[in-house]
Amino acid sequence: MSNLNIKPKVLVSHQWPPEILLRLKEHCQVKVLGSDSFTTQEEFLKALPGADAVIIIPSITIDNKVLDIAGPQLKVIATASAGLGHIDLNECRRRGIKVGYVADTVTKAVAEMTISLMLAMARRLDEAMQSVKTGAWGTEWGSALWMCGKQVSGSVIGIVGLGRIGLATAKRLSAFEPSRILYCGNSVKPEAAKVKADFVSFNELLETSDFVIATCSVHARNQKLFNAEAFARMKKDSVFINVTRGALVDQDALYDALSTHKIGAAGLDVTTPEPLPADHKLLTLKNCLITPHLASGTIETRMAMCSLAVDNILAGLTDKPLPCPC
Ligand SMILES: O=C(O)C(=O)CO
Repeated sequence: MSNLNIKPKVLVSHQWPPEILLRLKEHCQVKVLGSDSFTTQEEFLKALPGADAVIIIPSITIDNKVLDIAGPQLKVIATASAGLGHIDLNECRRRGIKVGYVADTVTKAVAEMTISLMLAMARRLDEAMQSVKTGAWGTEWGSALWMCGKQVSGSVIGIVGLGRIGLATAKRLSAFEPSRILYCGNSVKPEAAKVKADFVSFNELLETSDFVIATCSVHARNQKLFNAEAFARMKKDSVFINVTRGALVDQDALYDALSTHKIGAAGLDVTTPEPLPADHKLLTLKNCLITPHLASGTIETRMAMCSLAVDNILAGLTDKPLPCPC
């Protein structure tokens, strides 16, 4: 990177693998946040003025105000995510700031997490482990149906948004021999034929599916798509999985649906806010499992995401095309 005479300043919002940071440090002055705890938006904003490039994750919001705080020298933003709802892309474009993301790097890991949550809730893994820990295994196991769950084989699986992650999930779930895979979204997808998935309306998907899996991207028009009306349409023993963004769900309505058994269970990798307060009411429910936005959290995938984010920064700072532009 010989055309970088003065090392540009790069702000990294969270701790990054040291070996990947080393590559960045060869060419840039790097400030890394988050050594003590999860970086808040306020901490990020404090460190932001004067940065030429930033690397962020979805908990950091980039909007008009944030860009003003950064200053006019800001040239590149790299988000280590496939989702882009936290960045005002139009405003970045207007200001000539390049934005890179990590698109397909997350697909396989997120599909695996989706299926992990689905199976965990279908087979009540957390409740089952609690029964061992509390000794209920010894005192309650009297019925052949004790602690029984739902079978994926023979079930109807509904996928809301058959994009890269939805398709990868459907492909893997086909091996479980569901009776049908349904999907809904803006349009029929030719690639659905590969997984024999049928296009239906959102309402038909809710009413027919045993497993309702949200993998769609979240934008202004589908915030709280999963509200009281949606949960009321779902089957009483259905399992709801969300691996996209918490904003897709009305969490009060979800709490009501789960606590009054309007639906069977939920597995969420995303919530509003993130991190979710440890005393949140959803965490009191036996039929709700929440993981801390970990869907892309395999070593292989996180290394690939971090590496591609750094590639995007280095290319953007030297006026080369970003390897993965938005
Ligand atoms: O890549 C993203 O946007 C994710 O949220 C992965 O979990």
